[in-house]
Amino acid sequence: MLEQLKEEVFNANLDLPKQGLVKYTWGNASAIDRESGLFVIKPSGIDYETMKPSDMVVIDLDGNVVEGDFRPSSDTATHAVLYKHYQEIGGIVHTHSTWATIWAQAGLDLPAMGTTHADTFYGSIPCARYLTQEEIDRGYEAETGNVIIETFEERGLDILAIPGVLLHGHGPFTWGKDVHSAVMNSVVLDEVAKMNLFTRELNRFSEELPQRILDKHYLRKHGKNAYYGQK
Ligand SMILES: O=C(CO)[C@@H](O)[C@H](O)COP(=O)(O)O
Repeated sequence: MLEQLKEEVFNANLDLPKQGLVKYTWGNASAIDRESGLFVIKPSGIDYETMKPSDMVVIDLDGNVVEGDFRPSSDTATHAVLYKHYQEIGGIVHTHSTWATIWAQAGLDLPAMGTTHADTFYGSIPCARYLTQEEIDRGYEAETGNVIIETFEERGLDILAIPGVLLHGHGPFTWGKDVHSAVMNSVVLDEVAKMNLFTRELNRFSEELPQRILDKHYLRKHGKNAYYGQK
């Protein structure tokens, strides 16, 4: 099981540069095996060109390395906190993708301005606040996970309806039922971040997508009377 998960996580990490979401060794993808409670993540700082499936690192939910020759991603503790808190999440991706990171650096939520957004995210993608010094002193990566949870709980957001977040001054995290879905959500997030930026430039008075259109597109794909895939 874990060998297959290593293969899946390896391929998901290779997708990040392929999709233009990362440069150098930036970013990381992981996936969890809920039966064993172990997750697999990319090794830290290893070139995507030379990385192999056997280089993936196996971690338990307390963030301990169970198997692997390399140090796990520097963001491992963030992945662990999210997996521990949300049983529904099967895969997580973090990048510094250009267009999403522009919104993250500005500290702005990414509003739903079109159906491209609505097909994947059921509303604005929230931008989580900066960490406090105390939180940084306690452990930057784990507390980053806690601030993501705080953001969704304070706003009453469903993490499956909005499978992504921006971190102020940092970049995006996305997730999904598996790591492939998490990668797809990262691609869509970066694409709509680019579209929104230019939409706003084109018309500073553009309104957000009407709820009725958001409902139609999102619920058609994800909700009741799902349109796609009907026999
Ligand atoms: O967010 C960051 C650094 O700010 C990370 O995403 C690095 O860009 C990649 O770190 P590793 O996964 O290679 O440790």
